[in-house]
Amino acid sequence: MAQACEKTLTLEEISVSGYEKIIRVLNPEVGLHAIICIHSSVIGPTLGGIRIYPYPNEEIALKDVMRLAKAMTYKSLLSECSWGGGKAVIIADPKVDKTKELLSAFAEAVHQLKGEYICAEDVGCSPEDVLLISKTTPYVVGLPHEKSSGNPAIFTAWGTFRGIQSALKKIYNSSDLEGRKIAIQGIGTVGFELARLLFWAGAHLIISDLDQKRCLELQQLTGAVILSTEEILKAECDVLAPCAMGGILNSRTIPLLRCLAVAGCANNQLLNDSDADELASRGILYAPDFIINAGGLINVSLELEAEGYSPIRARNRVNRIYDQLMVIYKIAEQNRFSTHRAALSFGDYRLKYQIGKRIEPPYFHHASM
Ligand SMILES: NC(=O)c1ccc[n+]([C@@H]2O[C@H](COP(=O)([O-])OP(=O)(O)OC[C@H]3O[C@@H](n4cnc5c(N)ncnc54)[C@H](O)[C@@H]3O)[C@@H](O)[C@H]2O)c1
Repeated sequence: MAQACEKTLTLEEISVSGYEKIIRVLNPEVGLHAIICIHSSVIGPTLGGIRIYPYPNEEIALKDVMRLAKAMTYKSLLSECSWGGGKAVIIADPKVDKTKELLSAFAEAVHQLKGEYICAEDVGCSPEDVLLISKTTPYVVGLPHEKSSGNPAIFTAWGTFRGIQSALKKIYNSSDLEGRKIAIQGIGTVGFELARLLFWAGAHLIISDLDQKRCLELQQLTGAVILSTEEILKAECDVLAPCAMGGILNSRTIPLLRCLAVAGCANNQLLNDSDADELASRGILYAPDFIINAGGLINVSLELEAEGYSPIRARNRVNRIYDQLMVIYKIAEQNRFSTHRAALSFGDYRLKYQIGKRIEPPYFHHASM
């Protein structure tokens, strides 16, 4: 089977200005149609998750992977992880089409890139899926075994929790969550974990998900109020935490918001950069997504360092998200522009002067097992 996959696997380059390399990956024999996008490897080899999603067509998938890969460049620059920005999307329904053969064929494509792109889990792709991918290629992180860092989602949730605390500190001059109302859109892997952290810190939770069973389960654990996927955006709350899909902050939804801050883990929350200006003009504090959700990246990064993975170092590094956001809020305030713009300029500066460029090659400790 592996040989048949290799024979029919094709990698074709798609040229798009502003992106280093975009590759269409096809293997019709196993139903694989994927795109690997390398936005920038100026600072280091690229690292980013694999999203498995039933995109209606390639054009939409391409647009998504390009935005996600670019966000990874900035996420790494701002979190000082010394990676480039890359991402992959597989056009497939993870519930129906995600076969062992499909993942193995994708893994072969990753392997052919010889470490230019290091992959991890993302929406639709579990740590068990990346474990399977690691049977074909070492260029994988976030595996569920002792020489790896495991599921990054817990660290993403912790970083988002710290980000919510930073937003409260900016608004109320206190990061205390006791009695604060937090609305979470999407209680998947990260959102669910985040909700539990917020619950124990004393927050009142308002939640929403397409999956009602998950909502009921979390309600039982935390007493959260459940709202519909549309109503959650209009919830009167201190912080709205988008933890589902991207593009949720746009010209239609922003006028509906009744929160003081937006601080959640979803990637690419703004449909357009200008949506950040609209949030700022309405006095809504925005925690830039590529800073607040860097916990998972920081966690997986550590397993590629010479000394190997350490959850304690990972936690301590993720804790810094709080201070990084406080700095961004201050820059934005001083310059009278949006927090998103402040974060982008910070990243552009680091990229221009190649600050934090990787010197050491990554160590794939799990591959030596
Ligand atoms: N997993 C990580 O470590 C990580 C790291 C950085 C960023 N992110 C981003 O955070 C977001 C969530 O990631 P995840 O790993 O928890 O994904 P997930 O697939 O486990 O969870 C997403 C949840 O959102 C729900 N959802 C989808 N559309 C919705 C809608 N319109 N309204 C309400 N709920 C909706 C889904 O039913 C699902 O439960 C994604 O945007 C992801 O890219 C995740």
